[in-house]
Amino acid sequence: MDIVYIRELEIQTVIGIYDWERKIRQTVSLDLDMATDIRVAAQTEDINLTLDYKAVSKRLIAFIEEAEFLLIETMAERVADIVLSEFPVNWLRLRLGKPGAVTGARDVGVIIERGTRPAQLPL
Ligand SMILES: Nc1nc2c(c(=O)[nH]1)N=C([C@H](O)[C@@H](O)CO)CN2
Repeated sequence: MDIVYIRELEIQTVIGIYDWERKIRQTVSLDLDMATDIRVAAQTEDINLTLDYKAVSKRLIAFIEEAEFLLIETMAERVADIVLSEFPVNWLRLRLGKPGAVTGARDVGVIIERGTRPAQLPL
C-alpha cells in the first residue's frame, strides 16, 4: 500500500474552549497520511485514477474555515470522517496541531489513526 500525504496545511478557524477564543480566528496545522494505491495512476498518468491531494486539501480548507469547534479532538474526528467517506482512502493518520496555543510550546495537538490499517504499512 502507498501513501499520499499533505504536510503543514494551515487553515484559519474558530477553535477553542475559552470565551476569548470564540471571538477570534486561530491557525490549525494539519499533516495527513492517506493509504491508497498509486500504481495505476503511475502507469497511466491519469489524475482521475489517484487520490488528488489538492481536492482533499480544498475540501478540508472549506470545512475547517466554516467550522467552530471547541476541541481539536472533535475537529480531528470530523476531518477523518470526511476523508474516509468522500475519498478513496481506507486508512489515515492525521496530526492536527494548534501552533502557539501553549506558551513555550511550538505546537500542541492530537494524532489519530482511523480506518483499516494496511498490513504492509510500517509503523
Ligand atoms: N486535548 C486538548 N486540550 C486542550 C484543548 C483541546 O482542544 N484539546 N484546548 C484548549 C484551549 O482551547 C487552548 O488551546 C487555549 O490556549 C486547552 N487544552
